[in-house]
Amino acid sequence: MSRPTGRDFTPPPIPDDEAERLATLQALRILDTPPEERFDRFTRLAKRLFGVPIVAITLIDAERQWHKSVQGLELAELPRPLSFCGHAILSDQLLLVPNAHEDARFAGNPLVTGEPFIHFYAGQPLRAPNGKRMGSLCLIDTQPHPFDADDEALLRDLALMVEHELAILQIATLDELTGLTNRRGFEALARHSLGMCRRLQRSASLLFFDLDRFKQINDEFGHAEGDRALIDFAALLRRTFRESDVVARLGGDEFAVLLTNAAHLERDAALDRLAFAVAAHNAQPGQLYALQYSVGCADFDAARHAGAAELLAEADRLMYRQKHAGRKA
Ligand SMILES: Nc1nc2c(ncn2[C@@H]2O[C@H](COP(=O)(O)OP(=O)(O)OP(=O)(O)O)[C@@H](O)[C@H]2O)c(=O)[nH]1
Repeated sequence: MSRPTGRDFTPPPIPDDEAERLATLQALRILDTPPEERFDRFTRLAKRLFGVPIVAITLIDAERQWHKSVQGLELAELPRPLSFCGHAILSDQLLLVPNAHEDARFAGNPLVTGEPFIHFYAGQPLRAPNGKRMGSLCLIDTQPHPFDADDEALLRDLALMVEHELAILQIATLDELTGLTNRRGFEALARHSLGMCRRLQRSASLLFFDLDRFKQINDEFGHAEGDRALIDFAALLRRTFRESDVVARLGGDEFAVLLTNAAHLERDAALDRLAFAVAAHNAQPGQLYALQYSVGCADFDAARHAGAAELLAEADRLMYRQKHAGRKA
């Protein structure tokens, strides 16, 4: 290949399966979560094993490359058009760039011509359990770096271990019974959403639901029927709220919905829709019992709520007040 004369570079093309890829990435609930030792240990290890100054576990979001773990670089994210890993996710194979200055895709890239002055890049794509490529485990050097078949195999092995952590993460944030996000996933998402609301001065409300006399369903109809009731209620919540709302089962018969940027009117309309849907569900022929619930609504106030835990506690208190007042929805 001839040496590029200009200082051009090629932004990574968008993969054909981009919509499914992004949906898979969102479902991992990992973007914008704090650093975690389980990922950092791989980047630390890779840095030592390969003797490179920079190692990262990157995830390619719609518009940006975000770093779940990074060693040797202060950047938390960078625009997708500049991303080397955006190129790496186009195939299942390792992307090896021995000399970025001589590669037309990268020669004029500001990360090559300026800080951190990338010369050598090796990125092994990271796949989610469904095979979609989320980002990469990548090595960067600012000078030529020898990289042989053994190195390739080692990087592939490390990437497989990172993929395993991603798979565990997915399982760890899912409520198996209902398919909703579980408490862990909810807390991570709520932290992220509330942080955005605080920055952008958007509103957020948290709805805390608890089924009424749920124990009675278990006692009278058996645990399997109790499970059925939880699955039904989860489906009713999912149908009622917007895609962008976070709907979760916190545990037992407790559920939560986090609405962002919704006016009270919108929130109340959604609660009415839910009441209507639950009533229709209960009115179905052959229903052995009625699903009933209490709900508490708390509005996010950055001055009063340090974070998701405080907001959740307030919504929980309000829910109990409703439950004890006997004002069932
Ligand atoms: N079937 C089933 N039951 C569960 C599950 N998780 C928790 N439970 C049961 O859910 C019940 C929850 O208890 P409570 O919330 O105190 O019961 P409740 O009858 O709804 O009480 P009130 O909220 O005061 O009306 C307990 O009996 C738990 O054993 C589950 O995954 N499946």
